[in-house]
Amino acid sequence: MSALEGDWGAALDQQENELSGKVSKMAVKESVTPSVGRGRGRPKEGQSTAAVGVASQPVATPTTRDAVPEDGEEGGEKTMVADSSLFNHLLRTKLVDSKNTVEVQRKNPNSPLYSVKSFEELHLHPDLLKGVYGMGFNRPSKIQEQALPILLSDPPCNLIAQSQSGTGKTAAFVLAMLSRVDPSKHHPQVICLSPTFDLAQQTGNVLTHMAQYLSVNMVYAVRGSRVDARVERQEQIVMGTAGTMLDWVLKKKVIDAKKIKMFVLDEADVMIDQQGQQDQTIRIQRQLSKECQMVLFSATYNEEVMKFASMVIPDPVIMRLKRNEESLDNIKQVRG
Ligand SMILES: Nc1ncnc2c1ncn2[C@@H]1O[C@H](COP(=O)(O)OP(=O)(O)OP(=O)(O)O)[C@@H](O)[C@H]1O
Repeated sequence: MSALEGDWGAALDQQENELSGKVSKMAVKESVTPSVGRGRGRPKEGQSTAAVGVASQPVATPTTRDAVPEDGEEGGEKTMVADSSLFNHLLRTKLVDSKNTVEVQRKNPNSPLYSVKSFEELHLHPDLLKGVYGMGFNRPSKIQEQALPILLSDPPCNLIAQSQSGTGKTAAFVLAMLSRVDPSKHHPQVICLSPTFDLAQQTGNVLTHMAQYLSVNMVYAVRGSRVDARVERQEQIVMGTAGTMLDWVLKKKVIDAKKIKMFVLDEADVMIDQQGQQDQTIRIQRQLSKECQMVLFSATYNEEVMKFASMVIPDPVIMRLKRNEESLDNIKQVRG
């Protein structure tokens, strides 16, 4: 495993080659049914999308139209970007083993930038810890080591985190989302945005798994989900795509944005490629209270991602899992 100890890129290539052999027959377009990868797969037609062990109440059940991309997602290359991201999820069923370090930019000198070597150190709710161990996670990954103390900090701290696909970002923010919610309050407290329904569902599957011992409910806000306007949702976590989420917040008014404690943007690099989603995300973000914790995750880094991130995440700690010297130069540029 020498490649895994040195160059992260080589480690990924090696792992991808090994995994792609196993799934070589899986076409990208058909891979929207997550029979491999995170979580436990896509619900069958008509089955509630409520997380088993997570939602005990009826939830908005998306119709078959949910397979249709969110506003502006349709067509050509843009959809390919989301598909390719989904394919990456499905391909990398295991954590990428990397010994690379995490570079943290301290924007907030008061933030508790320490790291944790075990999940116990995070003082999680015992049932959440049970869920984490139940997934076979014995100790935090590199990005989780550094990101979790920030994600769970009190007072909350905003975060922009970038690390390659398969390094444990999703598990990190799902764990944080589940820690932030108060199960005794029956209204949305966390919003999590993904670029497409399929990607939202991948994250939903992780949440379902991790929350199996908790009484936390989740609902998907994706195209086709039916809700009664002006009847506030009871689920603590709303997971979905920007267009529908904006509709639920501004038009249908089923989410009170001022009660949202945590706002998560996943796959920001894919999101910015989906027409309209940047604007929709910014419009949702503007409705949130100043106390709301805002976090953004991206598998890749470039100027466009940073520009978007700086628009939606005020005063963040910026964290990047170093891949090679080139990425360090980029960090210097951002700092400059
Ligand atoms: N601490 C951990 N210990 C063991 N496995 C883990 C841990 N954290 C995550 N994993 C597993 O590693 C794989 C990748 O994790 P995850 O999906 O969170 O990565 P990611 O960085 O979000 O990837 P992507 O950018 O593709 O979403 C998953 O199969 C997940 O179950």
